Amino acid sequence: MKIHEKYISRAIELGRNAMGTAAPNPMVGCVIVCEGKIIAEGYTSPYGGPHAEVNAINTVSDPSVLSRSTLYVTLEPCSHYGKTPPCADLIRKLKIPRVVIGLKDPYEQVAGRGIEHLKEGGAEVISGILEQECREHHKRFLCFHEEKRPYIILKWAQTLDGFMAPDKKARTKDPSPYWITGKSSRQLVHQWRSQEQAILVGTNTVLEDNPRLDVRDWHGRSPTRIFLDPELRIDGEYHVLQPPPLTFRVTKKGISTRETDLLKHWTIDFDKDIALQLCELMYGENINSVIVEGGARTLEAFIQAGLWDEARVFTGTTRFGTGLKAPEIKGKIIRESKIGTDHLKIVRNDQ
Ligand SMILES: NC(=O)C1=CN([C@@H]2O[C@H](COP(=O)(O)OP(=O)(O)OC[C@H]3O[C@@H](n4cnc5c(N)ncnc54)[C@H](OP(=O)(O)O)[C@@H]3O)[C@@H](O)[C@H]2O)C=CC1
Ligand SMILES: Nc1c(N[C@@H]2O[C@H](COP(=O)(O)O)[C@@H](O)[C@H]2O)[nH]c(=O)[nH]c1=O
Ligand SMILES: [Zn+2]
Repeated sequence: MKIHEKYISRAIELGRNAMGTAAPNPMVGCVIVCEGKIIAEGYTSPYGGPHAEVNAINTVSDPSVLSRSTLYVTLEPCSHYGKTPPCADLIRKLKIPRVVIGLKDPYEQVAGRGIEHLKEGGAEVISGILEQECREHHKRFLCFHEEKRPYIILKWAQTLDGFMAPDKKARTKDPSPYWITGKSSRQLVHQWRSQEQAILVGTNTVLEDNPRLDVRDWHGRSPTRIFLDPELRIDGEYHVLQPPPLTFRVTKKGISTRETDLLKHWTIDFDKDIALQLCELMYGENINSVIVEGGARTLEAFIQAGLWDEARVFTGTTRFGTGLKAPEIKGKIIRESKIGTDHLKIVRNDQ
């Protein structure tokens, strides 16, 4: 592997440590190399904290070596004052002579200005190293700024004969929660939840499953909850109404509910494309990614609108015979694997 690629690859690896904590900031990774040796590494701190470049630079005990070093970073150094000062200023001030970048930042406030600023300071700037890998790594951030909507992951579990839930009548006889998938899949789902900023479910899912939507079988932060409730049918003791975390209840227009610091209210027109309206609302809240966990009608709304990026579909080992049909999804299969006894297929939207 070429030398620049080797270090950008390491920077991507480091950036992964910021998954689920940096958002809505990008999970950037950074490596500083002097005379063929890595002398510093860093990644983005939890939201609001220092960026990857600053964290890497701060670990260097003798800053004079920086004027003989190359800084590798997955995303163009920032040039704007956000919650922290511009990284490009710091790199320039420290006279780091060479900066190698995976990907240009599409964010309007940066978009090439970071690179320009470094060049004006006399640095050699090389960009576009492992660009595809960096695009994949920064997919949530890129989707948010390029498409002006969150990165959307659809997730469901289905039986061998393609059902998501048993027949309603069967459930009235036995209303206890049913599980199609096993423990390992559940743990993986909780890991996924910890990686996304929000989780969204439909009304019937809340009414029938009373889901917790948290990360109790993993660690990290539980995502912001969003649930559909056009007619205000969800009340009382449902888990989604118990704080924390921050939760958005989505009702139809004309219905108002009491808001608290952790329970907010969105209204949409349920006769129009709900997926598009939800995307606009999530964008307005700076939500860079969402995992949609059903039910079928809610998933279908996103599929029909073409508003999805990945579908993660588990198939268990049982059959229901009848019940609620799981959605059909078309796209490029990017992963197939066994999770315990379940089969997992991940499909990317290639439209
Ligand atoms: N196996 C799995 O992975 C999962 C299974 N499930 C199961 O799925 C079942 C629930 O799924 P499903 O019945 O499809 O319901 P959903 O959970 O998707 O909720 C759909 C509800 O949202 C409201 N709604 C109104 N307009 C729209 C619209 N345009 N698009 C989407 N929703 C709209 C409706 O509420 P209203 O009726 O008030 O108008 C509708 O009933 C449950 O049995 C649950 O156990 C759920 C999640 C995952
Ligand atoms: N039944 C079923 C799933 N159901 C999904 O998980 C939700 C329950 O979440 P929680 O209460 O946090 O455990 C439920 O509402 C639905 O969205 N998921 C799966 O991976 N496999 C399964 O077999
Ligand atoms: Zn920065």
